[in-house]
Amino acid sequence: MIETHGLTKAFTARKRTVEAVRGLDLTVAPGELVALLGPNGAGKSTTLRMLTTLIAPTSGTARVAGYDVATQPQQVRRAIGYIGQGNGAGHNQRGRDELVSHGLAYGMSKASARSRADELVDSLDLTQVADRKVSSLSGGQRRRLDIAMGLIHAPALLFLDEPSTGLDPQNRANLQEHVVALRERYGTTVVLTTHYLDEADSLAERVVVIDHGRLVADDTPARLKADHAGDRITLAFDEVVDAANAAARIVRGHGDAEVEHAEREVVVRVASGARLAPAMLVDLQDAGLPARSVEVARPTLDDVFLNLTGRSLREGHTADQPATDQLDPIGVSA
Ligand SMILES: Nc1ncnc2c1ncn2[C@@H]1O[C@H](COP(=O)(O)OP(=O)(O)OP(=O)(O)O)[C@@H](O)[C@H]1O
Repeated sequence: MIETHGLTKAFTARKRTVEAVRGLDLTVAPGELVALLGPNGAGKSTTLRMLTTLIAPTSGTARVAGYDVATQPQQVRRAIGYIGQGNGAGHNQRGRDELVSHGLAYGMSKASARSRADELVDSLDLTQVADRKVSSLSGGQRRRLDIAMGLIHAPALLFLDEPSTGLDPQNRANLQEHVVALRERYGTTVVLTTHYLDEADSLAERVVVIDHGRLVADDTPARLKADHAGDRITLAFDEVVDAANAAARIVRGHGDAEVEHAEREVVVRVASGARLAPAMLVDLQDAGLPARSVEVARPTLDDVFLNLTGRSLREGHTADQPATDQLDPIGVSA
């Protein structure tokens, strides 16, 4: 459904060149639900804008729905739906009318645009509000209407650029449910961008991690976590010196662990953390370094990103401004 080779986009603004996307090789099969995950400025939107023919690549190639974005942009546009970051629907129109007009713009007959609009209004739970002016809809309802607009011409491929940004957690969860349901109902291939870790984790079958315009990982969330991040054991001590000694002891005893400490806390990243933690606590106790508390956490996609790039993907950090880790690495072994 999508195949890119060496896809690159450089912007030049005020004599400064920004390489927004650098040599992206990406393949998406029909029916997949793929999330492009990365910090602000990583190049996700620029990638989407090239794939949807809104901007031309600087170099490289991309075929989308069987067509080349550079030489067959009209065909690509007809085959895809694209929901950008802003709201697409006009404010003074009624939602349902807006959908029908959109369908007509795609060359649909009035009858088929109407029946498709009715079907989408129903699928996206917009029945109560579809005949109100768009300006009166809530953020979540407008976002769902945007998605209906993107689907009006029954595209085989739907691009969603940060669909849930700005929505509260409840509306975000609701939108995610709708995306999954639409995908099941229509078999639409969905490519979305997000910087919400939980969204990528729970929604996407495949996560493509992008950083500084490059693809840094591409796999299922489960495999990414298994391959690139271990469990996290967090140990707290009463004294700073105990934390430092405990960290040094753990480094000596567990060659495969990644150990960091700060103040009275030690964080150990290791495979099978839950199994290892009890023995680790006993060993520290025996060495006169009793931990005050212990917490074992399964890895998150943030741990994956941290492992791959050395930076955190937590919200608020951008690709241009690397997050500073508050913990001092004291020993890292392969
Ligand atoms: N039209 C433009 N002119 C100049 N630079 C641009 C332009 N569009 C994007 N950029 C730069 O390209 C880089 C990638 O931007 P892009 O919007 O693709 O990132 P993103 O991963 O989608 O981020 P966000 O999550 O904030 O949307 C950024 O450094 C951005 O400032």
